[in-house]
Amino acid sequence: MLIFQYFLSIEGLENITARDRAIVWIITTILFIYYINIEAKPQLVPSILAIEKESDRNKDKPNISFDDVAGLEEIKEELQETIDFINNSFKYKKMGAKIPKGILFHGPPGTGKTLLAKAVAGETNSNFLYASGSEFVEKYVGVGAKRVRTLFEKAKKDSPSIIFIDEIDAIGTKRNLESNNEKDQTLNQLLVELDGFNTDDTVIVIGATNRLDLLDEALLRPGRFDRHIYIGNPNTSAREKILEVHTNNKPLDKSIDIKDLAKKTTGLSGAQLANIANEAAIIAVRNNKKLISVLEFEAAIERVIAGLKIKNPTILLKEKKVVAFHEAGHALVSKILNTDVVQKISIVPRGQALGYVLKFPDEDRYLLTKRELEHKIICLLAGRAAEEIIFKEVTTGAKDDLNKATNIAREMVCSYGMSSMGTIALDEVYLRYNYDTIRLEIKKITDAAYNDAKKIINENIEILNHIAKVLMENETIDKDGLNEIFKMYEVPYDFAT
Ligand SMILES: Nc1ncnc2c1ncn2[C@@H]1O[C@H](COP(=O)(O)OP(=O)(O)OP(=O)(O)O)[C@@H](O)[C@H]1O
Ligand SMILES: [Zn+2]
Repeated sequence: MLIFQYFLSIEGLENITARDRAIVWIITTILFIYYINIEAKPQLVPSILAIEKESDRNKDKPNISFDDVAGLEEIKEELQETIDFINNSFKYKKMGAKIPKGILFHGPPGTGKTLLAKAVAGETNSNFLYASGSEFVEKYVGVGAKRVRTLFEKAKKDSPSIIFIDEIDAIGTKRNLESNNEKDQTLNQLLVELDGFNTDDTVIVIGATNRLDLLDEALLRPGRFDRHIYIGNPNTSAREKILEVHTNNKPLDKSIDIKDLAKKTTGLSGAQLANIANEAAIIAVRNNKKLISVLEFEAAIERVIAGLKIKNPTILLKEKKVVAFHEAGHALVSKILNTDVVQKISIVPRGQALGYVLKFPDEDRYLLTKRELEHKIICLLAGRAAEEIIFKEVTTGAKDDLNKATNIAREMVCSYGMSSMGTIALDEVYLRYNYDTIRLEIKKITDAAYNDAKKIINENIEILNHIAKVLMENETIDKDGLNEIFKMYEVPYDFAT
């Protein structure tokens, strides 16, 4: 805008000398560079704080209560104390008790950490200030620190406030792991702010991370983020409650049994369940249905887990055959080892997968035995094993399986003390300098599993052929269809024990 007006005024100048013209151009250039610089300057406050009007203030108060958070009963109970601190802070101050400042929510993604923090703000009528750790990571030294300061100033001004810092690991990782001046300054500023609260300010900081193990110990010390609350994936009854919350505004057909849906979604997070309920509604609209039935829910579960169906995939017949045998290998071995319940096998490409076996554990499990972990690895490698047995060559299709299998084996060696390295958890330093030894241990486990997978497939090669043939014809087989196939053969179940 500024530049535009300036050019207009030049046009009005007549009879100017060459020297005048040069001066005008120099000034224009200087102003232009100045303008560009203003635009490029890093913002000093997180985006959320940059635009703030007095009338916007109430918008920061979330209209979410504990009723919107389903299934986390013990955690809600634990947070009652914090809520009381905020709602009746005078009581605690009179007793000389310090209000705790920092709470850390940790656990896998999509389990309701943000939702819960908002609900704490809702229950206490506090201002909710959201910031993501990655917003503080800047290449300009000092910018992140300044943002932290601004965030806390605003929180104190508008107290009572809840500051929620998502992905706090983006600024709070251990300082010795990698040296980064800007990040260290930002973290230091956060520590300063946490230490520097005035007791008159009712400000609670809630941090969230998927990786508690990466956080700098200074951040976890008493007086800082000293309360750690683990929020894990919901168990069956929690999933039932979450599904209830997310379906109570939707017209459901009588065919739907929420309990049953909860059983079919073992291992999924709250966010995935919310997503499934929404997808089911969308699919129902597309199918011109008045009510959402169990069919839409099943399609939604598949879509959320396996990704979008690819329309008109161009797969060669030979590839289709490889995928059919690969998936048949997974399904056959899973069924024989009785690991998880196979819900469906499909060779209809979805997301990045050419085919998949949809399985859910039969029940919520917290502990797994060494044998069960080995069985999981055998099932994961069974796709590749089937390819090798049938086609005498292997494809790139097992990449994801190999990754998962190796991860489980690595955990067995490094974290669970389930290898010949002994009953020991191996720390980062050991891993860094002795990875070759560890790799050999991992390989022992995966090699043995691969051999077992091949053995099971060779012993049941007729069933493998049968499953692959049906897949080639129909593209999918569901749980009952698979049971039908198995009934036709004498299956040596003793392998599982
Ligand atoms: N316990 C729950 N009750 C009801 N809804 C839930 C629950 N857990 C998750 N959800 C749904 O999932 C959505 C995403 O959850 P949220 O963003 O709180 O997860 P998160 O743990 O913060 O995830 P991330 O670690 O990925 O940031 C919520 O908005 C909500 O719709
Ligand atoms: Zn596979």
